[in-house]
Amino acid sequence: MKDKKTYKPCDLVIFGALGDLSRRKLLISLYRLENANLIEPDTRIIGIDRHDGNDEEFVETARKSLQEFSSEPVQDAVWARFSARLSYVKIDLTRLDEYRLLNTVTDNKTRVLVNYFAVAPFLFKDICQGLAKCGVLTKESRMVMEKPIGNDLESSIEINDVVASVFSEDQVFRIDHYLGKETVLNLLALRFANSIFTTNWNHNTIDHIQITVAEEVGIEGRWDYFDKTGQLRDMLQNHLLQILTFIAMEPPVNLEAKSIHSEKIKVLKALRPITSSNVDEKTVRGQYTGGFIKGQAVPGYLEEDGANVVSKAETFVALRVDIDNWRWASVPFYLRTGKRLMGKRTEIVVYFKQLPHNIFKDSFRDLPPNKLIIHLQPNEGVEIEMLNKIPGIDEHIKLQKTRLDLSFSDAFKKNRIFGGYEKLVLEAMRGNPTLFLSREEIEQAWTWIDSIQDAWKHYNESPKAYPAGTWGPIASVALLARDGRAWEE
Ligand SMILES: NC(=O)C1=CN([C@@H]2O[C@H](COP(=O)(O)OP(=O)(O)OC[C@H]3O[C@@H](n4cnc5c(N)ncnc54)[C@H](OP(=O)(O)O)[C@@H]3O)[C@@H](O)[C@H]2O)C=CC1
Ligand SMILES: O=C1O[C@H](COP(=O)(O)O)[C@@H](O)[C@H](O)[C@H]1O
Repeated sequence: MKDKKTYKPCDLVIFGALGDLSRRKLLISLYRLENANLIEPDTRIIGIDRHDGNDEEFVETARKSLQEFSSEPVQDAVWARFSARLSYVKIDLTRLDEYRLLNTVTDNKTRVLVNYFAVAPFLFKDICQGLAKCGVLTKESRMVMEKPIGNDLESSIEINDVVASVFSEDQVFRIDHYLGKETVLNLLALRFANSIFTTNWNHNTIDHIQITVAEEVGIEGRWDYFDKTGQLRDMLQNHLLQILTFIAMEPPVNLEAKSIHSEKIKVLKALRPITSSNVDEKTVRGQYTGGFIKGQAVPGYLEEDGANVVSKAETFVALRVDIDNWRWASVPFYLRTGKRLMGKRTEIVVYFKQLPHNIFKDSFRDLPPNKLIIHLQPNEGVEIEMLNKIPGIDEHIKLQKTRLDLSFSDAFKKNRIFGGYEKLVLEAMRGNPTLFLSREEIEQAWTWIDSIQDAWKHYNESPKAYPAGTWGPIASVALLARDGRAWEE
């Protein structure tokens, strides 16, 4: 890792600075980084949007965003430092002549220009052309872009080509906010710094792996976006596949971006295709109906604001994924994610193999397998489920399942757990590409996802209904039951 003192200050330009992403996530994360003294003193934050406004009004927008979206109170001293960095310029991003205004507010001699594209992808071409035309870019400049990068392989290539016409690959920082989450990063430490796991991380000892990303929220007023997208493309193409690559990849040579990217790519290339010949046995699609979450009645997907009654978009997906390589031969990965499920829970459960012979029949007819449970959110931590002797002087040894529990909030009391956006915005400003996605990864992931999407289209079936507040459709239970397994509940 670089020494903090070597980082250059930035001009962080947020395109779409008055939009939802900027107000809900970026400005909040930047304030928190300020609070933690992690922003270079000379770094500036420049908001660009099409609405009338000035510096004072943008400062006011940032203040209101903090009041609305941040749980922490604003501290006067931190706010004074933070607000002094903010400025605003009105630019219609479709008008190339207006980009010259950037020359008046940025300085590419003393600062690195970091361009955060917090707008819909149809504007990327204009922004790239506008930036190139007005002459503010240098070889050091960077661009940061959000998922979704396209809706399939073809549209993703189109977006990447547009960006590549102005920025070289090492200038492009593609965000998947799950890669900024502390516990996702901890997968690297868990796997590659602990010999008990390193030596047991393969088909010899592992029976199967489950990845659950359960959400309580519905589609949050984003019907137009979500209905065209569905849960497979909104969550699985990116966040779940990223988690999967971190679990399944071979040890990288070091922690540099290129080493990690190349190992992740190998996993994505080894994913066994799901096609119309096996889609039925390997996938489950669901859509929530009305139900209750924590005792509160919530509407079904087709009753949400803006809903289209004939929609077949899936709000739940479960898959059996096989990885065709030496390490993971015959070890299925079961992935599931859905909206309006019983609770917010992101976790990985690694089921180890059962022992070949049981000498403790008084306690268990079949010895339960050990499990490694990695809680990504909430309540970050790691647990190991194992069997121990119940203390006592009985004639027979009696066993009981017990859990070794490493909760991050207990183990690292003094260390604040930063959110995904904070970590990634900081790394983008520092110019460290390790936690960002390469173009090849995104395109490989789309290739695999497109095949599933095509197979679903081929059968054109409606998703299975599940009531809000449950764990998804019954068919998801059957997906594992067919293999003699069950979801961790
Ligand atoms: N919101 C979120 O939490 C997340 C968003 N994303 C992605 O981030 C991107 C931005 O999303 P989001 O913030 O929700 O979108 P918004 O529409 O809320 O924000 C975009 C902003 O850009 C402005 N804008 C639109 N056209 C122009 C133009 N021609 N010139 C200047 N400004 C313009 C919009 O103004 P106006 O309001 O007038 O249209 C708006 O203020 C999208 O690609 C989205 O998929 C990814 C992950 C999470
Ligand atoms: O990218 C997205 O992620 C959120 C879930 O993120 P989390 O950090 O709260 O787990 C999801 O709700 C949204 O639909 C999706 O676009």
